[in-house]
Amino acid sequence: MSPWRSRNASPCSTTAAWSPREAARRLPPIPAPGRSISVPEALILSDLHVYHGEICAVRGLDITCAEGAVTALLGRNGAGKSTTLSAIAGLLEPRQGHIRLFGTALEGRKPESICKLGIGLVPQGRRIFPSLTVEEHLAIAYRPPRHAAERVFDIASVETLFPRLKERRRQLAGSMSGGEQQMLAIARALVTNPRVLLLDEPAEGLAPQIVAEVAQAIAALKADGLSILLVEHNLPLALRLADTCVVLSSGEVAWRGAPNILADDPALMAQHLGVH
Ligand SMILES: Nc1ncnc2c1ncn2[C@@H]1O[C@H](COP(=O)(O)OP(=O)(O)OP(=O)(O)O)[C@@H](O)[C@H]1O
Repeated sequence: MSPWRSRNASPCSTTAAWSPREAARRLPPIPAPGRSISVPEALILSDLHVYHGEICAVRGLDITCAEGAVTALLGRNGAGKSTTLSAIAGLLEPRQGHIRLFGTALEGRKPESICKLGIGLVPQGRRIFPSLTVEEHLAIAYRPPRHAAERVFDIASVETLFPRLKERRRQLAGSMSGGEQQMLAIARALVTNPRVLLLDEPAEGLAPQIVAEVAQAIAALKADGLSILLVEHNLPLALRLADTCVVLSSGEVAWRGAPNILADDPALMAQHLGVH
């Protein structure tokens, strides 16, 4: 049995059709005040400022992602979500602020070094290589875990997570469907054996059945204890998967808290997420 399945992996049902309120109703209750459980921090962004040229896309972000939790980064188009993920992965250099992965500073490092330290990015738009097969993508990306005690994602385990990839092992990625390409993009990030997985809109442009398959895989990864920072416009899906939500507006944190509290605040959802 694959190590990532060794702990309480539980499938999640289709969420695409749920309203935010329905999604929140199905979430487990949050702990009562004074009974919150302290969880170690996997990723900390502090006072993060990121620019595109002279455009300030992210200003003064303070975000903490707990270990083993799903943190959902939400906000309207242009709020700064993808910019934040790019900065964590080293694709953009922050102009100011700090990024710590289990205490190790990431800012100023190259993407390869950040990947080696344990950040796995599934970029928006998947960015697979059309002329490479599934197995070539996975073989090139594979990195063994840093410590013997860590969970192991290898080609066999990601094929268990996404059986379609096993069936299409020798298929050119460019000839696969959008959903299969998304599964490949997630699998490619997983075989780098990340300590924190960054998912940028994994449900974008996918049919409801494929969204359900991707959601089930993310839920299984979460159940196995992987730390995940999720950017997702499919709000019912994000609220179903998230332990904590951070809402961005114009590059700043506008709100943070539990998904069921966000779902129960129509004014907040209308103001920052355009949900009416
Ligand atoms: N390559 C770029 N050059 C200049 N400005 C950019 C670039 N990429 C993003 N921006 C700007 O940075 C801001 C944040 O963009 P970003 O893509 O991070 O937002 P987002 O929240 O991920 O949006 P979406 O939900 O549409 O993906 C926007 O104002 C955007 O126009």
